[in-house]
Amino acid sequence: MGEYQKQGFWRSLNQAWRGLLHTWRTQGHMKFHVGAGIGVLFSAWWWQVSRFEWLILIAAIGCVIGSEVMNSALEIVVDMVQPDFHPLAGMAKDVAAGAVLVTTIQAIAIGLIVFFPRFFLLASKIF
Ligand SMILES: Nc1ncnc2c1ncn2[C@@H]1O[C@H](COP(=O)(O)OP(=O)(O)OP(=O)(O)O)[C@@H](O)[C@H]1O
Repeated sequence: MGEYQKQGFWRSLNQAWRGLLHTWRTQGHMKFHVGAGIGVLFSAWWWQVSRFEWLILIAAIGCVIGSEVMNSALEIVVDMVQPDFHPLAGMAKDVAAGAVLVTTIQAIAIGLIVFFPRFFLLASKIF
């Protein structure tokens, strides 16, 4: 592996990290998604979920955060090419927001399937 490739890799990683930080700073929803993701991971650790459940939960969290990052990228491009009001610009943002909604609903469904029976069992022991 040459020096050029090494530099290219670290530069690319740095640029991707810069993009993530920008999304974190500018998108209020990103903070919520990351917070919810950390909560889910903590719950998975606490309830000692199976290896398969870990995989599904991590995939769900990745889908939500990844779609939020893509949504943020699309908003930047739309604002760049169409800073003024335009129905298509608005629709493009709405469609991208729809993708985030789909992955969020999917994650909620997965979370319910994994945690609801455990939560129900815990609640029935307490009450
Ligand atoms: N240039 C535009 N022309 C028409 N409508 C727009 C335009 N920009 C934004 N909108 C409308 O306003 C909504 C919010 O856009 P904004 O750029 O504020 O994103 P946001 O509040 O960060 O959205 P999100 O909550 O999805 O992250 C869009 O979904 C769209 O309906």
